[in-house]
Amino acid sequence: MRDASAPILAAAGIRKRFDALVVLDDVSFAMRADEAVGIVGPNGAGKTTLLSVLVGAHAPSTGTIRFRGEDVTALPAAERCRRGIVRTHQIPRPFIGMTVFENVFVAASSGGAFQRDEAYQRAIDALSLCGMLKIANRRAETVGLLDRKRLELARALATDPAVLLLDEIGGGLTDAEAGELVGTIRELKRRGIAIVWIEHIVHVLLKVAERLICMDAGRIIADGDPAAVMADPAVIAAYLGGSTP
Ligand SMILES: Nc1ncnc2c1ncn2[C@@H]1O[C@H](COP(=O)(O)OP(=O)(O)OP(=O)(O)O)[C@@H](O)[C@H]1O
Repeated sequence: MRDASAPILAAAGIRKRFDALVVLDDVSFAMRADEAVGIVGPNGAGKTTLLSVLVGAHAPSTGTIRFRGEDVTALPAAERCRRGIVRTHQIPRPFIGMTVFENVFVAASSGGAFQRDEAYQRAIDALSLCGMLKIANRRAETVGLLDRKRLELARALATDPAVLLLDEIGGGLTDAEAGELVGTIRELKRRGIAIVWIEHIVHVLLKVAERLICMDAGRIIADGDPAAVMADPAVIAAYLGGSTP
């Protein structure tokens, strides 16, 4: 059995350049399986790029990603997904022309590599957990933004993630709508899924995250207890424009 205090996901010395632009500059962090980590920071800080590097959508220019102690830096995103590192996208990307159920079934069978009966059951469970069974037979492109966000979550969940990385799942929603997703995300954490959540709606984020990372200009400038991070003068200067939240 694995040591519960060992990191489930660890990034060491990550640099990412897009031509001359250094977007991630020596980023290192590690998280345990029982953690929910929030990531905040100004626009362009590199948050989404870090998430993309962790899931394998972008290769880092230098640095190493380890999952359950194993070096996965060279593994493509599809293989990392099968192992349990799964993301949602800032702008939901449902398969149009398919129903909500079909979208989640494809995620379970393709992303999660589950066989037909198990993929079916996982899709039903994910839709149930995300409160979407009632609209399972609607075409994905006909549902509203909150339901598209729920669908994004259900698709990720159906792959059976060990680490779920959420990229502004509350983006574009009202505070009340974003709050509705909190109950589901908390339940995922309770079920043992490690959560990394990039979010600008900080008071919603902090209903789930008990550890907060602030990024600025491609670096982690603070990491720890959320209250301490939000009170950190470097965070106030970089992210909060010099004002307190
Ligand atoms: N594929 C790419 N090619 C070139 N530059 C990119 C690419 N992806 C991101 N960038 C640049 O990298 C920087 C960081 O972008 P990123 O999306 O990671 O920031 P972010 O912190 O997630 O911002 P936001 O809060 O606005 O989503 C930005 O300057 C962005 O323009």
